[in-house]
Amino acid sequence: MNNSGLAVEVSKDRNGADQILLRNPRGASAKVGLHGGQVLSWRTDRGEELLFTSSKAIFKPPYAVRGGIPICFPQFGQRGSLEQHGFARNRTWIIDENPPPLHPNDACGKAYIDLLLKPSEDDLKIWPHSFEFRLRVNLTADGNLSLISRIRNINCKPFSFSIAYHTYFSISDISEVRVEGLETLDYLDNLYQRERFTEQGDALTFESEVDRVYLGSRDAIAIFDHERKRTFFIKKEGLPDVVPFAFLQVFGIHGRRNLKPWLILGMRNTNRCFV
Ligand SMILES: O=P(O)(O)OC[C@H]1O[C@H](O)[C@H](O)[C@@H](O)[C@@H]1O
Repeated sequence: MNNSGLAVEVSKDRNGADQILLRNPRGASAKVGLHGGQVLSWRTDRGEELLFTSSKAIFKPPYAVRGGIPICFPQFGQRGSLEQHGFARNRTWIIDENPPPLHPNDACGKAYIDLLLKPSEDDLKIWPHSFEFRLRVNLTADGNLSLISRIRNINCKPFSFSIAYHTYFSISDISEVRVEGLETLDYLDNLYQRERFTEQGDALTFESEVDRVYLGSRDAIAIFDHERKRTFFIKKEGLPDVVPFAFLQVFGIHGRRNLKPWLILGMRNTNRCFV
């Protein structure tokens, strides 16, 4: 623990892999696993878990963990030659002891950890681009969570990639949830062969399964959970040369409460990476 009361602890998970616990002075916490470079838990200072993890989740390679915040890279979904959502969520990351500096404000007053993923020989066979993916996970004194991704091309050949934080938010009951910030946007509907539709002007509420990719998403989206009286604000910034998407997937309808109480709302960027 340092002078500001921020703590970073490294321990082993049940499979012997390192996991990192970030804690702030008020008692909020975030847990990050090296399998997938994945945030596995994010708790308020009252100990309430904000992220959903499936009870059937498998926490070791080659499986992706269903829950928390998987990292989709270098591909989102099935738009490319790789497995669904790319390989980063299935790989073992390392702790980056000496990352290139970020803006000083990106560390100030925060408990944070830097992770690093480099391609293996096998990865280079399926995606022949030499990269370094650095992920900083920050927990602020207010209990906010921020993720900063930096992808470095260490070869001379430009490449394109997609990146997404596939965030599983924990919610009470989907019929009590409203999403604002996607109104009037066009979306591709995965339940209708990716046909393109336009969202109406109202905030989104849910009566059936939803699986969509919204185009040209704004920088801020909010999820209101009326039953829990909780609001998630999701913001994105940075990444020039970007085609932003938001994707939304909801299950758990059919009249049964808490059938699968989660909602995925992620932000995706498509980018090109030059040396
Ligand atoms: O099952 P996974 O590979 O983890 O993908 C989980 C989900 O990811 C995105 O949200 C897609 O839009 C969904 O169609 C997919 O079901």
